[in-house]
Amino acid sequence: QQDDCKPTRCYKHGPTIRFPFRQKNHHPQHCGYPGFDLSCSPNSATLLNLPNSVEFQVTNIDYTSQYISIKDPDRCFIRQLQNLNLSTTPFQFANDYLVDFSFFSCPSTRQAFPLSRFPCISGDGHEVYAGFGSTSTGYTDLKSCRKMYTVRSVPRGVYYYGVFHVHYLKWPDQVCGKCEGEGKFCRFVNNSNSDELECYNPGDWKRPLAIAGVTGSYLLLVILIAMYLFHRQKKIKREDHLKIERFLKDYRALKPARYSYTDIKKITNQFKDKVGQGGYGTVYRGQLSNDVHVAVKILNNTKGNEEDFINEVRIIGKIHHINVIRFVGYCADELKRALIYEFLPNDSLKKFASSDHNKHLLGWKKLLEIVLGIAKGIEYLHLGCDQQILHFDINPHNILLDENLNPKITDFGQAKLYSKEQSVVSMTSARGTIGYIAPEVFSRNFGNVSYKSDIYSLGMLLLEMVGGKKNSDVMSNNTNQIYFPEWIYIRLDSGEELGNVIQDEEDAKIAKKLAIVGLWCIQWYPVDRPSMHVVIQMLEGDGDTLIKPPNPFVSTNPTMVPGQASGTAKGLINKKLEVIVEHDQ
Ligand SMILES: Nc1ncnc2c1ncn2[C@@H]1O[C@H](COP(=O)(O)OP(=O)(O)OP(=O)(O)O)[C@@H](O)[C@H]1O
Repeated sequence: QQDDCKPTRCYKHGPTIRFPFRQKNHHPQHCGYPGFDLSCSPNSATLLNLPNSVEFQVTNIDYTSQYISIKDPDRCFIRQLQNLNLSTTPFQFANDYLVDFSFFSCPSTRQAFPLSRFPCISGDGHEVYAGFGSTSTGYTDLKSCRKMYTVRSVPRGVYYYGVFHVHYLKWPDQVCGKCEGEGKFCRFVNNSNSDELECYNPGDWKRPLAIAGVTGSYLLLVILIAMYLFHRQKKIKREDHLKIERFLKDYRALKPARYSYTDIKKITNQFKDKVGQGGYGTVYRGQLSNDVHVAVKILNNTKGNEEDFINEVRIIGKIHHINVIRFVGYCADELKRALIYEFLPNDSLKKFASSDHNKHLLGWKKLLEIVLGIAKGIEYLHLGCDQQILHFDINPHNILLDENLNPKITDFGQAKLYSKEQSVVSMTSARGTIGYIAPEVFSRNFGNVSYKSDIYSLGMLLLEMVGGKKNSDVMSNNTNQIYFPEWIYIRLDSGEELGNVIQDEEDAKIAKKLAIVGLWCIQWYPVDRPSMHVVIQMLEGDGDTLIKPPNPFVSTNPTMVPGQASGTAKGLINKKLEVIVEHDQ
């Protein structure tokens, strides 16, 4: 209800209209004291409406001093005086010197001097003059004039200052004088039309507005925050969705998929980044999406490669192990063939096998971890899949390292699948890399080909890591050069240190453990080699209880290898390789 009485103005700089005044047709009756009606003219002037249709323009309202400044809107103040009867209003002129004066209508031909002339109320053929008092007594010049009317108790200035002057009306002190004097506003008690007035703090009507304002702003803030949260949530959801989409795209890609050669060009950015060259092809770095980096091996278009291609896709395509490279896909567009793998940024183990400096950087502890990883990967291939997978080409080239130097077995071109029940497998041609091939793969005279052939290769890799020599060095023509696994055996036997990069006892212990395990793995006869499970146990144990294996380098029955002086490993490896055909067992 208080809002109904909110102060108003007729125009921006016009006087404020509030209790005891009210704006007619705007404020309800209770907002103003009786007789204090103001209205706004069509040209936005503030008008005081008094009885007898008297209207003054209000130029100012001084609520504290309780007076208003008035003037005639038509610039003829004097005209209003005829109908003005302030006794029926709450107002009276504020001027302390009030006078009565009378108006006279004189013929235009006559100058009623020294009376004041008021042209704004004069008419055709007559002039209006005014003189003090209620009669024409004393004014000799008014003989031919007619007295019109007398106004009483009007400010003397009306007479002297003509029609334009601003005059002041005041209202009785009891109407709000006390409140305004205290710096407060006033209103009817309970905002009703009762006669009783009360003072109130202007803040009181402002407070609800202020509260409304604060509540409004608060609400607006809450709405804005809610909108922000809603949009953020939507954005997060959209991002989540994109993330899932990206993941699914990558996931689809991680299930080995077939790619066209055009895809391959896109993935490798037109073969921009070559990362390696192998015997069967060139390797390029590529990217499937923002998250998946891949290595793309473009196979040489040479005869025999197709076997490796089929083998690789068939075998590695369906296995997953932390120590086996992840196969991403392949391309077989007519003669263009490619294999796509996860990208491994740390090159192959060869880098560390052949350099004391790199091995030093790696450290023996990490080396042990790597060897253990390879052993676990091989064990998985042998036992962890539907079929037994024999790799037949375990060597440092085929062990790649990821960003954390975790080893990953790669290159399944030589691998073969067998049923798990088969303890002995058939093989029609020698496979593998010279220096790492088990004797039985060359000749069944040394035993049957089986998973133990991979164990032999691992043993060779292990000894190479310990000895720091290239295994294939044994193929050099320098026959005086001692076969390096034998060199390791001799040093182990005599209790000498095993490498140049051993720094402390811990290193020495690991080197010794790796050497013993390696020598067990390269036992001449497969039956003497441990299974991968036992190899893992030996590598995980503390090494002190490990027993040195029998010397694998003593002469074996020379008749077993036709045309060869000795059946030792060195002799075998130095021999020209021949393919030995074996029948299925
Ligand atoms: N997945 C991979 N991530 C990163 N680099 C790789 C990857 N695969 C291969 N490379 C790089 O490419 C080189 C050649 O690899 P590739 O497998 O073709 O050759 P290799 O094993 O050395 O020889 P071969 O072809 O005779 O088996 C590797 O030495 C390595 O540096």
